[in-house]
Amino acid sequence: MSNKPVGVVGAGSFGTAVANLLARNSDVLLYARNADTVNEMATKRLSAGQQLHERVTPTNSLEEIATKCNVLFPVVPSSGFRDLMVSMSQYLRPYHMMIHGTKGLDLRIPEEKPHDFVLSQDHVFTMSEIIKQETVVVRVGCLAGPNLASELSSGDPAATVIASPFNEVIEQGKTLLRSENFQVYGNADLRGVELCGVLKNIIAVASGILAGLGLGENSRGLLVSRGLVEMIYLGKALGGEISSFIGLAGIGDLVATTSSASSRNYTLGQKIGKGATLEQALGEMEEVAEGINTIRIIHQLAESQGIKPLITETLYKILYEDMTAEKGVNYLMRYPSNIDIDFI
Ligand SMILES: NC(=O)C1=CN([C@@H]2O[C@H](COP(=O)(O)OP(=O)(O)OC[C@H]3O[C@@H](n4cnc5c(N)ncnc54)[C@H](OP(=O)(O)O)[C@@H]3O)[C@@H](O)[C@H]2O)C=CC1
Ligand SMILES: O=C(CO)COP(=O)(O)O
Repeated sequence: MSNKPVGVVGAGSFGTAVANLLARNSDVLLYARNADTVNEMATKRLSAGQQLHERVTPTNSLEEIATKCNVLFPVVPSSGFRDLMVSMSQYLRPYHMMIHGTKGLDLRIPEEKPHDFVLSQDHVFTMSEIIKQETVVVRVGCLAGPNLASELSSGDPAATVIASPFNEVIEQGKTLLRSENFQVYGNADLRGVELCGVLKNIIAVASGILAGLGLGENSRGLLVSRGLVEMIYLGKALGGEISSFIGLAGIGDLVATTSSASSRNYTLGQKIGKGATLEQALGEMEEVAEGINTIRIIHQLAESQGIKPLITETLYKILYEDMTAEKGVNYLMRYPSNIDIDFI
């Protein structure tokens, strides 16, 4: 392995946690777009409330991070991912390797639609696809799994999945991230693993709503199992493999995120369950809850494709229409479902 530093692009909660994990093995450059933020990170040695490892150097220059690092970990919310890749593309070369940590989707609707336009999965992109569309980088991958940033920063035992069709990306990711308290598993199903991280956020919002309504563990068990089935249906329809959903990035992350107040998606759901509107709940959040955007995208896709992801559609009605959280639960409980496992 070269002695080059590793780059993390995005210094929010997760970007900072990833930078600190990488710093156990390498020097790390951590990019934030705001120059004042970078100065403060350099002087106070704090980022997103986390102490920075001594081997992490903050930078405000995309050129510097792309020139000095061969391996880059972009970790910004999906809403800013494409713009970031566009800005960075001038500094990227085919020798770069990118492993992103973003759990969101990008919806692209053509500005000029043909009269018979139908929204389909061809208009919904994962972050690895954005990297390939906007840059010359070929060797792409993602990291996903039960990786709540607050727990990673405490150094608690945890693990992640590096997914890529390129074995060298998986091996590089393992070498860079593996440490005494952090396991790294490989998976060749990049799309499936990306979709695991994206879709579990929907179920985490629902789990928070149940908690906000004061409901207990039986209801959460029901939600997690039906939620996994819905993730698998959507994931398969969007091109992922079923097996990824029953692994660490699927069920592992689903369990962590649906049961933790450290999850922003769960926290947002909890506020809704307690009676807040979506606008009020978002107003109280300082960090991104990707599930909200994902619910909107899956709703649009489901409508145009004539599919019915029951939990997602009910959440859409609660968040964007006038259904109350109580009515949403009653609706789901009255729905005539009866087959437990029908996806294998
Ligand atoms: N937090 C977690 O536990 C985990 C998060 N993730 C995923 O990681 C992604 C990022 O989440 P997280 O770090 O928690 O988010 P935060 O809300 O904590 O922070 C987002 C960060 O991204 C920066 N940012 C936004 N847009 C851009 C851009 N265009 N260029 C450069 N920087 C940008 C923001 O900078 P600024 O301050 O300038 O706005 C901010 O520092 C999400 O997709 C999330 O799902 C995955 C696993 C765990
Ligand atoms: O994906 C996560 C943990 O694996 C973080 O979830 P939240 O974005 O809901 O905080």
